[in-house]
Amino acid sequence: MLMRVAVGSDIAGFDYKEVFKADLTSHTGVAEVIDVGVASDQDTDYPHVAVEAARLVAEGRVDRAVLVCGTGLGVAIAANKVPGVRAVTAHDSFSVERSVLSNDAQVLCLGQRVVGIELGRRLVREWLTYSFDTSSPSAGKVAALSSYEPGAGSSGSGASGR
Ligand SMILES: O=C[C@H](O)[C@H](O)COP(=O)(O)O
Repeated sequence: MLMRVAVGSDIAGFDYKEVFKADLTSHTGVAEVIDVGVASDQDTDYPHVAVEAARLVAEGRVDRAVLVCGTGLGVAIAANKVPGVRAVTAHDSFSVERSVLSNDAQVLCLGQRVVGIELGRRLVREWLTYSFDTSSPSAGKVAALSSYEPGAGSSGSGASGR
């Protein structure tokens, strides 16, 4: 399935965001890339950009988002404020893989001040190859996670594993 991907950053992540956007735009598995900013002359703080991208994910406008700030931490914290969104910061291959296969995370966050650009590009490339298996043993755990969302009508599944 072709993916629709949002990209966003603050000014500290702008350079990487532009590189990831170019890579995603030319990727055969990606149908559409939506850039929520910032522009090169725009100094919007990371929470606003991250929430805008996360809302696109929550609304089903895109399948996934890549967010960049200095560390990849602030954008993840902000994106996770949006109900239904699971955002992670991951700077290694295994964590990127598990963020999708274990956590069904739709948002990958990277820090421009943390990793080199070639590692970042590789991680984004790898991330695109994974899809969550709803029949895997991880599915119940992700469902339990979702049961703690505000308005999910539960204070947790309280089921197995506790
Ligand atoms: O998590 C926050 C980001 O790294 C951001 O780009 C920089 O934030 P700061 O200027 O507050 O350190």
